[in-house]
Amino acid sequence: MDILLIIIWIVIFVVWYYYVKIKRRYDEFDGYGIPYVGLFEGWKNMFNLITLKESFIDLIDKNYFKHKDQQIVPSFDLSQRALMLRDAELVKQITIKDFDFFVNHDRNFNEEIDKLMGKMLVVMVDDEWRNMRNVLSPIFTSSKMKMMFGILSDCASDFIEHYEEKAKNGEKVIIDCKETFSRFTVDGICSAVLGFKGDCVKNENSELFKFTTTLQTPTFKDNMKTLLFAFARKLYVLLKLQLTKKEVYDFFYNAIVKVMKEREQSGIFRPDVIQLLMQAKKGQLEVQDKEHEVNEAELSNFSANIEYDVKAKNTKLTNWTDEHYMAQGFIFFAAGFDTTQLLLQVTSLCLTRNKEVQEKLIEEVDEVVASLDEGQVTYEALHKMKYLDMVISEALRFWPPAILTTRQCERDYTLKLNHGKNLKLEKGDMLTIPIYAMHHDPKYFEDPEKFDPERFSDERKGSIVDGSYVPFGYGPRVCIGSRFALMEAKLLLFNILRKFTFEVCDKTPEKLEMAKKIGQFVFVDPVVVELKPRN
Ligand code: HEM
Repeated sequence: MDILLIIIWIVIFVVWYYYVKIKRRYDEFDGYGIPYVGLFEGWKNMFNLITLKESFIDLIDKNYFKHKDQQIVPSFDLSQRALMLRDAELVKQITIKDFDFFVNHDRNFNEEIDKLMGKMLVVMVDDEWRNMRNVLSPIFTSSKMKMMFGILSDCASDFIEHYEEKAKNGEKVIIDCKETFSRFTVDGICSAVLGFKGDCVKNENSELFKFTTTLQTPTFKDNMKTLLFAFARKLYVLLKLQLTKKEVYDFFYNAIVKVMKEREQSGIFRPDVIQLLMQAKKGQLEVQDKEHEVNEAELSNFSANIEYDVKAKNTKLTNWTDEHYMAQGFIFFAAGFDTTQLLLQVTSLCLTRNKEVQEKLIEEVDEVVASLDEGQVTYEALHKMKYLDMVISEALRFWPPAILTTRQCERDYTLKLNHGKNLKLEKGDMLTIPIYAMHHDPKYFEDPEKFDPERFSDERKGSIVDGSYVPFGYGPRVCIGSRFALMEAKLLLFNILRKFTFEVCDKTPEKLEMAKKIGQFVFVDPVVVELKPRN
């Protein structure tokens, strides 16, 4: 009984503490004419998320579309003051013009939260991030992408060979796009980043693939940890929790630290990211201005990003530990395979459901095939394919694999709002850029629920408002792997459409809808399509 009473009092105290704390925090917005989400609504949203009544996208969209006339709206967060941008001009201002005030995603995600993930580029802060980004960005320049093109071409050929074989045996080739494309992107990342053949496409019982699915499917315990981290960070740190599982830590230790040591001892060279990390370790991967130049063909691609000068003070790695290398391998792996498989899933369903788009794309593929001297498509030819680029750009608008990104305010900052008021942002305030919601805002994209690659045609792309289309983020902190992802996705689609068409089967869903699951980006109905051999 005594214990029950104590628990009740602790619960009452915690609820009261957060009530007062958050109410005070959000009351301040009243003076700026900004409607706030309301405490009751905030708690209700959190409850709906935990009890799987609403998906993460539902919650963001609700907040985004409720306040149509606002440029910025508060969002509910127990740990800090949080706001959501709903204006392309503000996105540009925060991510580019005043980047120095908003360098980081979230400085609270650090080594205390997780000793491995806390060292990833994506969570690094300030000068440590600048130095690391400066050292890593040459890995993703045009010259290095060309080096990896052959590796990814081989993975795409393996994929086609595997499914052609099935078709030859008279089997109907029905694919579950999530699993099929995850197998391909894991193979791509293993070959290009970690330097070994994953073989997940061909080996249906691959242990490696089973391992990677654990990264895609967090357990209940993982979700509870993530929620605690998201909403009550101090408690998370107090409990000394860690997000990385032991088997994941061990995998990256063996795949990176051990392999680097072996290569150093035996003098093996492979054209992959591990090799580039080894060069970085020795200070041989210094930034050369020319390396930042984007290949001309790539620049004509709509979603391609340029690298910004991040004003790093130090271009050599002096204090990297083994865990720093593991962490970069981990983020390239985790960010690389799941996002690109999602892009491929979305594109496949959109092509299946939009026959005229698929036919037009096949025409372009056939034209390129006819112009090739040898069998394989070249890096240049792939990047010159205009319609393929329009289709991929639209798929990234339609269903961006990263539904949001964040920036944290580092110094007091005054935001001038359209209605003449100045909103004071304080150090620690968290800003959300709701990528998915902006891509579906009719203010920026007419008839947003229509899959329409023509938005990105030469005639129309000029009317896209700068800052409203940000599938890879924006500014100096933009996705470092965007060129790799675009190249990988385009390469596979090219190879598929050369031999197959995407067709509707019994299980093909009408549309995409995000499932109500915490920490997972999965669709309610799996994307299942038929790959029908051409001819
Ligand atoms: C379709 C595929 C992908 C999408 C949509 C995507 C999207 C994003 C977005 C939205 C961000 C945040 C950018 C910002 O806040 O401005 C990001 C960051 C990042 N992405 Fe990607 N990404 C993709 C593929 C990849 C790949 C293939 C890699 C690595 C091989 C990668 C590595 C990273 C890293 C390391 C960061 C952190 C960059 C930094 O903080 O400096 N991503 N990505």
